[in-house]
Amino acid sequence: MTRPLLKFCGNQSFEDTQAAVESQADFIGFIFTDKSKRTVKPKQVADWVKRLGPIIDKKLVGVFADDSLEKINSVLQEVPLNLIQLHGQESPEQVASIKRAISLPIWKAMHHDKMTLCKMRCYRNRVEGFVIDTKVKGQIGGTGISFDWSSVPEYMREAVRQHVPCFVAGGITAENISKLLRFRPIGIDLASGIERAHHKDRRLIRKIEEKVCGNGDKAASVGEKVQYR
Ligand SMILES: O=C(O)c1ccccc1N[C@@H]1O[C@H](COP(=O)(O)O)[C@@H](O)[C@H]1O
Repeated sequence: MTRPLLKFCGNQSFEDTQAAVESQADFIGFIFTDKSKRTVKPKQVADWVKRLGPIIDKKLVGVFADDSLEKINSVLQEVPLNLIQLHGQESPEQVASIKRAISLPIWKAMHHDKMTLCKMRCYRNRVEGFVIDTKVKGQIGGTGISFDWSSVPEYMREAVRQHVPCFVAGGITAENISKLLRFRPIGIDLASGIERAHHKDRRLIRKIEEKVCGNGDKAASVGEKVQYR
């Protein structure tokens, strides 16, 4: 059995990044869009990553939301990102044009609502992954609020049809993650749920890891064809 992929996002300091690097997460995320309370500067992130040395077993994800290609490129000049997560209202055509310009894998984040499944289909062959987050009026992401996870299986099935991973995000905590695991997500993405007083908390990280990786299962490889178990 493989465990879900794990992403720890919204790292805001050297200590946060170190905790994420030393964790069992497969992906470590930084928020570069200005539309967040977790926004970090590319130069800071470049410094933290350099100080931590080669990060061989994790992929670095940069989160943007309706940001210009110039902005994305300026971050890429500083930070050795492996993936870009687009968390705004970027259309399939905009995603395609960003992809042509940066030649990095792109994950499209979208908010859970009646149209999400249909929207996922519109991005087929244009993205290398999906993040499904909670829809909260006036906010883009990192809300700490979860959505109705009964839709998770249909999102995972669509992702499998597209041969890409799909992460569930929004309000996942050590308290509720066991319930989410019953819906068998391919990936789990957390920011708020591993924070205490705006800092990443190693105890909360460990609690999440116990639930997700407890029995030592290996994470599904993103490179291999995603199976919906
Ligand atoms: O974390 C943020 O502040 C943020 C801001 C703007 C866009 C995306 C953001 N984070 C993404 O939100 C989820 C985590 O949500 P939660 O805090 O666990 O509820 C994850 O996809 C982050 O990449």
